[in-house]
Parts: sequence; structure tokens; C-alpha cells
Amino acid sequence: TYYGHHIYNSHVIGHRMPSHAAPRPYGSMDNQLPPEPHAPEVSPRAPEVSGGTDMSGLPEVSGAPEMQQTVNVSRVYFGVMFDAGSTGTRVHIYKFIQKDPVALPVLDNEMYHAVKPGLSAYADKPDMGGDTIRQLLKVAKKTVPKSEWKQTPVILKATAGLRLLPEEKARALLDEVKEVFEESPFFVPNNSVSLMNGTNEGVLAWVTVNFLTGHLYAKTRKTVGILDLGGGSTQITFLPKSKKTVHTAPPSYIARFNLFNSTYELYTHSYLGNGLVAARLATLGALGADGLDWKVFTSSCLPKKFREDWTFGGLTYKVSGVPDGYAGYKLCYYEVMRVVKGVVHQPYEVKGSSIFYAFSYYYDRAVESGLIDGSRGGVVEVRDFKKKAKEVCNKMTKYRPISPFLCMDMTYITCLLKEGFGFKDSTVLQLAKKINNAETSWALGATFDHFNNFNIH
Ligand SMILES: Nc1nc2c(ncn2[C@@H]2O[C@H](COP(=O)(O)OP(=O)(O)O)[C@@H](O)[C@H]2O)c(=O)[nH]1
Repeated sequence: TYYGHHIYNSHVIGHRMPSHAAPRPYGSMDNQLPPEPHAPEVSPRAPEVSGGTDMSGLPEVSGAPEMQQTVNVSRVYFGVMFDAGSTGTRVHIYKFIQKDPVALPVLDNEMYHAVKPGLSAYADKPDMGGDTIRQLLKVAKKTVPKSEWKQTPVILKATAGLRLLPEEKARALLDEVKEVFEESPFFVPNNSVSLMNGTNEGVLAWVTVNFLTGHLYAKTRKTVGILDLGGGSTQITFLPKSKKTVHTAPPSYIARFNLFNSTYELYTHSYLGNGLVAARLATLGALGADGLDWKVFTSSCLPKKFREDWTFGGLTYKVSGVPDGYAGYKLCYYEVMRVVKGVVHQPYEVKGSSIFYAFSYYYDRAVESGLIDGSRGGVVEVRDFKKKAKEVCNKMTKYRPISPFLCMDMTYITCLLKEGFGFKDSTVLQLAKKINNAETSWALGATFDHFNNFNIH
């Protein structure tokens, strides 16, 4: 079933290298850039470029004046990035305008479309998984002008859902996707279909959010951190201010990548099994459990009279509240604590003052519980999650129609933020689904990485 479909025209989102940075010829660090520039030359004051496409972008109206004086050739190109997540598969179709040969491009448009369930639900039927990709490719064909198909790359990266599957099942799904891509009229680069590691997932989401918020300049020190809560895994990524954060972190939590001739050193980690849906299973003690057909998994995070068969990752579990026992925030907190305690590393400086953008399920649950307004996003403190979790858990009947899992989810989020990452009650979180009209997702960063090769290591 389709559950999300939109297209929008954004205003200019893009950044250039400052003049002191060494210029590079266009494409020098590019990885399989579309071969030919096709955009017309445009005048400095009216850089409209997207004539005749199905994604007719708004004429651009802003941009640094000095940039407009020095650059008078723009080119347009497209990128199609599939996010094969544990709970759904999404396609992001980006239209870029390259104005300045040595800067990241301007993002002119994003078309976003999503299907549920994710590829991992087709672990035993890879050809049906392939059909979901065909469905999404149709959207890409409608969106990208025909003349661009041959040079537009199609890429799919899978995250926690496939990481959690046995290797051969994940492989069969990825092979199937590759075949479907090969049938399509798009450009299929080498390694276009892959299982992405958690480090890249965290780094690329950081790139997306810092690009969209205007923080990606050469040698910039001011950036924002990101918190991404998926179904299967959760990521934290930020640029440490203090060396101590780097030195006290497990070595695999420090990632480096190249942009604008400098190397960024980030703190990043993806916790597999700590995504919101996987955490539900772990809280219920059901993760990796046998005897699913007879066992009922109970939790005091669920309404007492609740009982349901619940499917995740192709398996069905019987779950229920504790019929004659207690339910509520305190007991629930103890239960979810088991999923977090001793698992999540507390970075040295997270108690500091960096701003964190939180999206995906952080955003969804904040909206569902009424913490923020869905149309506008918002700023909250960690303590607001806690307060809302208490309210939801202690009034389960009121919130039950929204979701019987809302108490468990809100309590888990609170516990992950406080006990897990070690955030203070007063830490400010910027909740966002979109920034400047573009989806907050690693997909945009991954598309930049394809064209510019960040060499994440
Ligand atoms: N709006 C929006 N939500 C997204 C996007 N990508 C992922 N999500 C959200 O991410 C959450 C699930 O993450 P998912 O990718 O299935 O899990 P993962 O495999 O553990 O990373 C849900 O809240 C989705 O709605 C996106 O591009 N746009």
C-alpha cells in the first residue's frame, strides 16, 4: 500500500566553497557523474534552468550575488536514491542544479514516494520484493524527463531490516533489486545496490541535515548533530568540539570523510536492534525467541486488556498487556531500560550545548502523542518526552486509539535519550520531518556521496 507521495519545489538550498578554498575542476572528485551537461547557459540574474521537465521547479530567486557574477553556466541533473528500510522502501528523486563547479549543487526538487512493508518482509519471496521496486521505478520514470533517464543513476541502499536477515536472504533480495534496475532505462552504476553499514547511515544523515540547514561550508565548526530512530536501528552523529570525545569513544565510533578538501571527523554510531520496532520486541523479550506460535509476550508498557498478533520482519508474535498486573510509566521504564542499559555508549560531550536534530520515529511519536504539531515540527527538551511518556503511560485508555504501543515507544525514547546517550533533561531537540522542504533522511547525503565521493572511513 502506498502511504506517502509528494512532490515539492524548494527554494535554493545549496552552498559554495569560500574563495580561499582551492578550486578543483568540475568533476575531479566525482564518482560516475552524469556524462553531459545539458542545461542551457543562463543569465546571472535569472538562473531558471528546468524547462520542460515534469518536476518544473520554481525559478530561483536567491543566491549569493558574487556567485552569480562568477558563474554563468548551470547544469541540471537527477539522482534516484532508494532507501530500503526495515519498515518500508522509499524512493527519493532529486533534481540538482550545479551552478558552482566546486560547490555542492543546489537541490531544486525532491520527489518522495514510499511503500510498505520493507524489503525484509519479502525475505522468502524476493521476486515480490522486486515488484515493490518496480512500482517505485514507475514514479521515477514519471518524474525524471525521458531525455535524462540514461544518465540518471538509480541506487538502492538497505539498512537495518536487511542487516538483521540471514546473509543469503539479504543477498537474494539485493540481487533481485539489481535485476530490476538492469531492466529499467536508468543508469545502473557499479555497486548501485548494497547493504549500507551503520557508519555511513549516520554520516550521510548528518551530511543531509547540515546541508539543508546551511552548515556545510569548508572548515566550518558550527554544525548540528543528528538523532535518527528507525525501525531496526538508531543513529547518533555529531561533530565533536572536544578532543576528549574522540579519545574516549570506541575507535569504531569515529568516522572521517572528505568534503571541500578537508576531513571531517565525526562521532557516529548505529545501534542495530535499538530501532523503535526492534526495541519493542526486545522489551517484550521476543527478539530472537522461539516457539512463537504458543508463547504470549507481555509487558506493563501495554494496556492491560490489549492482546494482538503482531508481525515484524516476516515473523508473527502474540503480544499482550499484563491482564491482572500493573501497567504504567515506572514499570515500563524498568522494562525498556534492559534494552538500553550497558548497550548505548555515552559520548563525553553530549551534555554540552550542541543542537541536535531528531527525526524519523522521534518526530512521528512526538506528533502522535501531541508533543508537537505535525504540520510545523518543533523544538522540545528531553524532559518534554519524559513528561509526555508519563502522561501516555498513566492514561493508557485515552491514548490506546492512537496506538497501543505509544506508552512503550515514548518511554523507550525517553530512556534512550537520558540513560542511553546521557542527554540532560534540558537538552534541546529540534524535531523535523523536512528541512527547507526536503526530507530529513540519509538519502540526500548518499546521493551527494555518489557524485562527490566523500571517502567515508
Ligand atoms: N518522512 C520521511 N520519513 C522517513 C524517511 N526515511 C525514513 N523515514 C522514517 O523512518 C522511520 C523508519 O525507519 P526505517 O528506515 O524503516 O528503519 P531502519 O531500517 O531501522 O533505518 C519511520 O519513522 C519512517 O517514516 C524519509 O525519507 N522521509
